[in-house]
Amino acid sequence: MSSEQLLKLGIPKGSLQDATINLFAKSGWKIGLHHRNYFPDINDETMKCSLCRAQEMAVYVEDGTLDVGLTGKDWILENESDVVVVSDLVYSKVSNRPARWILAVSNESPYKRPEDLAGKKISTELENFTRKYFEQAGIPVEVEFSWGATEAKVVEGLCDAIVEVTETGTTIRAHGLRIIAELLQTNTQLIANKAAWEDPWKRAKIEQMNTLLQGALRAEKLVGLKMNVPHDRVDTVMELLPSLNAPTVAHLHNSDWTSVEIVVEESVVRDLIPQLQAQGAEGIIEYPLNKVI
Ligand SMILES: Nc1ncnc2c1ncn2[C@@H]1O[C@H](COP(=O)(O)OP(=O)(O)OP(=O)(O)O)[C@@H](O)[C@H]1O
Ligand SMILES: O=P(O)(O)OC[C@H]1O[C@H](OP(=O)(O)OP(=O)(O)O)[C@H](O)[C@@H]1O
Ligand SMILES: [Mg+2]
Repeated sequence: MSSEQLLKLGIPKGSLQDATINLFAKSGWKIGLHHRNYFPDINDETMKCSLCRAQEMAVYVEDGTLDVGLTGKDWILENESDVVVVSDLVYSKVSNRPARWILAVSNESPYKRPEDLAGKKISTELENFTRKYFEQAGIPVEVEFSWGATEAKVVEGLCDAIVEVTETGTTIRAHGLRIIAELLQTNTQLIANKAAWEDPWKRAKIEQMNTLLQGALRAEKLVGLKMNVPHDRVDTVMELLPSLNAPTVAHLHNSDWTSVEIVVEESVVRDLIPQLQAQGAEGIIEYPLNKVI
């Protein structure tokens, strides 16, 4: 194997680490972490894996230290990194929804709109992006860098507002804060170094990885359903099934029954199964999917 045939992959250490490693496992790449070691094993001899802070990932991908990596859109924008965004992979720390960077103030404060913060102090980890946001809005504010636990700073009176990331809203609520604006929606993105993207072998490898990651992510929301339906009820059952994926219909040998198979959103199954039963469907099985491509 020549040295070119090695893809250097960056896995985000921190909030996105577990979700990312789980997604890679479903995609076919087992990443094994070792205590206090930032170079995890990966079951692909053409790949070298490094743990890297989400905040710095785009910098290392841009300069070629890494060929490809995963990080939030927020940190790519913050660093103004010149990288290829291969795809959006919409997952966060605990959910498969985007996270939001919001402007929040104390519930008791009088501030209602970003303009009300003119001349005030704003604390954030996303310093550059926040500064640009207020500059473009023509609102003069003081932006102060925060190393974390930013929500506490409004409560302690160390600043007038914060720009923070929120996913479930738990931390905002726990500190009695009020959101007055949304600055950015962010999700994980797969990014590549520009030269790596022009290298045919690396590009093919990155595209393969992207297809499988996307397939694994899509499969998380979907399940397979299989059931037997009497011939004369098939049309009625079809009307119940979401039209997203055309069902597979197979006639059972020497029988008045038909086998119907479909992929549906897991969230609809709870309501769908009783309706299918009411229409005479039997032997209904639901199964998880690893990938949907
Ligand atoms: N619930 C969440 N909390 C924090 N970050 C999240 C969450 N969900 C997704 N992210 C994303 O994870 C990435 C890394 O988050 P962040 O910058 O807070 O670093 P971290 O890994 O949480 O480390 P730290 O402990 O320094 O905060 C960001 O792109 C952020 O948008
Ligand atoms: O809306 P929620 O689901 O509550 O998530 C938002 C919180 O999660 C992150 O904290 P993190 O765990 O990264 O710790 P940090 O304060 O050190 O950044 C973020 O900085 C918020 O504090
Ligand atoms: Mg954090």
